[in-house]
Amino acid sequence: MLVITQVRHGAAVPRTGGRGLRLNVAVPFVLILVLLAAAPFGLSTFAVATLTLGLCNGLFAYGLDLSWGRAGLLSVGHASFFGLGAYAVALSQEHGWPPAALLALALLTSVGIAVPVVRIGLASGVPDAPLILLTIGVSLLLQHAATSLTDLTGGTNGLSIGGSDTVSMYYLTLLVVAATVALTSVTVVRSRFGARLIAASRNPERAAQTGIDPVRVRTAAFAASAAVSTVAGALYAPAAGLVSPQIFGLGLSTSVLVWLALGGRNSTLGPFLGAILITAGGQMLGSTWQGWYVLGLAALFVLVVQVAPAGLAGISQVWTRGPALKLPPAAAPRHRKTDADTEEGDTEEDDAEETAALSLQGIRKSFGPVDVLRGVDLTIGNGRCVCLIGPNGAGKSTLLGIVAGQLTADTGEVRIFGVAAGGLPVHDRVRLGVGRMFQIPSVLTELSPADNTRLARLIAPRHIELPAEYDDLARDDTGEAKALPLADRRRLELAMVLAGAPRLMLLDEPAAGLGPDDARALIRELKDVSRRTGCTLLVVEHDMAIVRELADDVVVLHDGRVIAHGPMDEIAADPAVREAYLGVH
Ligand SMILES: Nc1ncnc2c1ncn2[C@@H]1O[C@H](COP(=O)(O)OP(=O)(O)OP(=O)(O)O)[C@@H](O)[C@H]1O
Repeated sequence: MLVITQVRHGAAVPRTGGRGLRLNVAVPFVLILVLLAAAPFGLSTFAVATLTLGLCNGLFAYGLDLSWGRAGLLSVGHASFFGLGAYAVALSQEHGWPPAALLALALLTSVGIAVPVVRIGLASGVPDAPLILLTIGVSLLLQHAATSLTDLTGGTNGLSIGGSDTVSMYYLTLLVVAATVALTSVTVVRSRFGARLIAASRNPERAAQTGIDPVRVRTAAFAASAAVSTVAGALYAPAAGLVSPQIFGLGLSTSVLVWLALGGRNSTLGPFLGAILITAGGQMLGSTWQGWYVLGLAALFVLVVQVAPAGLAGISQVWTRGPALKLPPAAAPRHRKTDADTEEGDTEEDDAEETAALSLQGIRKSFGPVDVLRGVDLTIGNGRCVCLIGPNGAGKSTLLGIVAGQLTADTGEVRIFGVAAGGLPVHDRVRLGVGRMFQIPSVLTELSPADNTRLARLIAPRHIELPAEYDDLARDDTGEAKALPLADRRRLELAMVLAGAPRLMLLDEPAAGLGPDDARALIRELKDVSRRTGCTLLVVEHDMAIVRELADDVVVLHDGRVIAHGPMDEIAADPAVREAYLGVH
């Protein structure tokens, strides 16, 4: 049975873990930090200087991981941000300008470049190619500027920087900064934001359908990634002693990708491990064994990518079973409805009862020369269960996409619970109460079923107790959702939608691909949901047996318009429907 619970002050909302860092993260973090801090007291000056470079590179790789690993955004020009930080320090020393002001300017410039670049990439839907090209383009531009502004930057010769007198002192300062940046980022990625980021990067479609704005979340991660890379560059400059236009080059941008892939993405340790190992290897073996060293590195890279795609830090995953990706345990739900809101909430729902769940007027949509929808008018009463039928290509999925916000109508008005929703993005319509199931179930395949349901609950406006039939999925933390059979993946998608407390559910052939028993069970569940919660259902369906079982009303779409709307028996007897849809005169 589905129970909607308004969360009250002090009510027991299932927690998903303690806030902040847990012991299993904090203890190794402190141990590694202590070991690194002790390094200057036991290692030679050369080794400490090497470690210093390794740490700078590690922080750079960590910055890239926020973009490539965490946000799923591949950048092949991250040296732009690193170089801006390095030049800020070099310029401040060369011209006697205040270093803090220059670093702040470099950070602002990095974020100012990163935000439009990632926005353009994300606007294309498939961001990888535009993002790769744009980030390379920015690197080349900055390299050109650093080369040609000779008076300012020293041109191709670059600028020398006097390092700290004591290598150990600089190393320790760097360690504190690197630890602070890493700790802050770790806290952020283990928070609710981290959970949103996982959803936005792994399945933007489902993320939006859960109420997350995937573009905003991924933009924030990319901007943070650029800022961390800039800080890394600023720390690198005094350790390297020279900053030249080469720093913006593709060589460094691709090296950092290799450090990260080798060390392990989506990890705190991985980027540092990869960068320190390769930097130390390069310093110790690079000059004497140059060719062999590069060959060995390439072989190691291929081996790691083949055997342990999660990199050295994730090598244990080769032997352990279970999902490779986990939702941050510290992320806890923050339901918007509380005691204080109850009256307001009740009023909202009372109002909703009087308003149509969905009202469409004059909806038109064309794809190129093809007019798919030619003026759809449709009103669906609150709490009704409506099946949308029509011949193949009639535009049923297109209409569902327009209601959900995935597609924009060329003209016409969409009202959801009385709110003009035509200009709202998907995640804002979810906040109005829209939930959507797709023809091919859309879940986060790399997460466990339990984490999928947790994610939906994290974002939901109130706590929903799922029916007992979903207990198996809500507790299944053992494997990835992609291993589930189709029927269970569909149930999981339904559980996620239900956990979001929908008031209008849009379903596109929910029983497609299911066996008769699974299909019957799903339809029964949908009917139950609609009856118990008063949720309105709009279901695209071809199977007339399902339509008969499910529908209070049937809407027939033909030739881009609604030609009939009413109970199934009336529809079946309608001559226009029989001619258009059933082909019977
Ligand atoms: N993104 C798109 N670009 C171009 N044409 C499209 C696009 N989406 C849909 N169409 C076209 O619009 C028409 C309606 O498609 P739609 O999927 O909405 O129909 P449908 O009624 O759901 O069909 P079916 O029952 O076969 O799923 C089809 O001719 C389809 O080829």
